[in-house]
Amino acid sequence: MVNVIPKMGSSTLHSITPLSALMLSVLLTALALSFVFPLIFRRNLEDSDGHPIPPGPPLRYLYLRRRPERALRAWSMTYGPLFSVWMGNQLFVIISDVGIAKDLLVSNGAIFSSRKQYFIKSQTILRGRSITSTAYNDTWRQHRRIASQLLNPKAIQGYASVLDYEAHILIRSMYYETAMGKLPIYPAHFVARYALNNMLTITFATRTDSTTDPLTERALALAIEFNDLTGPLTHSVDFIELLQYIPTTARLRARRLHDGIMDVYGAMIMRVKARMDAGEDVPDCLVKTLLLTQEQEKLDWEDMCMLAAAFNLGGIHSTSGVILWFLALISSHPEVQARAHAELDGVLGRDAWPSEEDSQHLPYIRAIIKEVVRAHAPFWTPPPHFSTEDFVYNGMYIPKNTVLILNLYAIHHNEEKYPDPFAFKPERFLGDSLTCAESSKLTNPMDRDHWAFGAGRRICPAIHVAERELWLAISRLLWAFDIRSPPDESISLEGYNGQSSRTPQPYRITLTPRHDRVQTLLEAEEEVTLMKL
Ligand code: HEM
Repeated sequence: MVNVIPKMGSSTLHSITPLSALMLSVLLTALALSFVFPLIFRRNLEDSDGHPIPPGPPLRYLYLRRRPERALRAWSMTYGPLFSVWMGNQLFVIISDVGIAKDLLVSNGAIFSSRKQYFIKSQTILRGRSITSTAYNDTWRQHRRIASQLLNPKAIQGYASVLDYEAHILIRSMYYETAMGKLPIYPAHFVARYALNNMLTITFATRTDSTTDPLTERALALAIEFNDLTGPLTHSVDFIELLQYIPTTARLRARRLHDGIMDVYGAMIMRVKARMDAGEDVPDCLVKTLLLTQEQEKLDWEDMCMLAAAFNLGGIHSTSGVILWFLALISSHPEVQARAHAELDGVLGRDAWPSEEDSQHLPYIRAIIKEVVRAHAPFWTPPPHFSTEDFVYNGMYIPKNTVLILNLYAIHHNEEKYPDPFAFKPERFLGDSLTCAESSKLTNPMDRDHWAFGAGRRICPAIHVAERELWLAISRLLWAFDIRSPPDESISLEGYNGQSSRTPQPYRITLTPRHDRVQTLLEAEEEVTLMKL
């Protein structure tokens, strides 16, 4: 017994141990894979009737940060005009066809008009406010109604002279900065200040007369940081809830940005209040409306700061971005510029530059603006919509709480709608006499000019103001200058800055006055400070 038992034990040990070790490792691997697989591979959901979610890439992604629009366009070619992609635990459905965009975002707007409460953008920076990040609820309706009072076409007439004046100052400041056309300049700061001043006027009934004013710098810096932090596909922390407990740099930057917004815009609201308390007849502006209706509308301090911030965060780099893309494009298309100059000279001559009313008589300039916005929309991945009910579309299941992205880069480069889509061809819009706002209401989605302002109930509420800003700046730049890139300096149209709204990377241009009337006209107006900021 004494001899046998150890022998049996040792033979068992020698024959069974490797087997059990193998089985154990197989089991452990299977267990690990059962945890890891769902993290790596897509989940193919079905509804109770067996409708599958739209097809899409087999892997899950943590983020898409570098040129996400290219991946979305490439996937749309592989998986079709309605495909799905998993970002961490979040299902995204990507719309790359205008008919589908209309069916879902417009015709079924009651289901597809909410916003995902992104951890970085909605929860940390904007705290569910600022219109753009508010879920589809009564607060959104109320805040959007208040904002629309300042952004509708009738309201815009009230400050039309200010928009006109700011366009004058834009051209004038660039003219002097170039030493009357002799030196190249970086246009970005001037253009951003133009957009900022328009927003300061509408929001706070004020403007800034300096390009280096500390407040201008701070407001612009906040807007840049906002663009950098709020891409809809940028942060893994937005798609994997567990990461929200880790103190990441993105979370820290988002908290700082929230505090910065509250500080800067809070201080600016208090200045308007001080003016009103001192008996000044402050012109109509968003903050005046907020202060006068605060009790009746039950707005708390954070609502007020975030509403004031909405116009500046949403309205500076979107508009200035388009003007910068215009300058970049036009400087490398002399034939387009020559045709624009010929139209301006033929219709207006050289004694007066374009005003808002002239837009109907200058179809080629209008076409240039539409083409810039098509070819270089500031948002390639616009603020996504979010579904609030299960829905089946063409046999495909879109569950409640799905994020929907309008794949603007693919839509704006659709061969059928825009032949030769990567070429800059303003003439494709000749014959389109509608404004973007009018065009967005057309019944046939294929007839719409472009989709840069979004779609449905969340469509950009500032579409009228933005169009007017673009018209005044671009038509006057063309009237006044011959626009070129400096010799031996090419302007890149490839890269860009910003994860949500995109602006071109810094470049220089030369602005040579086209005739003597430029100086006479520009000297007619002195820059004023309506209020010391
Ligand atoms: C060329 C200029 C502009 C472009 C291309 C643009 C584009 C957009 C887009 C694509 C959206 C999302 C629409 C959607 O969800 O379907 C949007 C929303 C918004 N935009 Fe603009 N925008 C521009 C200028 C402005 C300006 C000047 C302001 C400031 C007054 C502004 C304020 C907003 C706000 C507050 C929203 C959120 C609307 C909501 O969620 O209900 N935008 N914009």
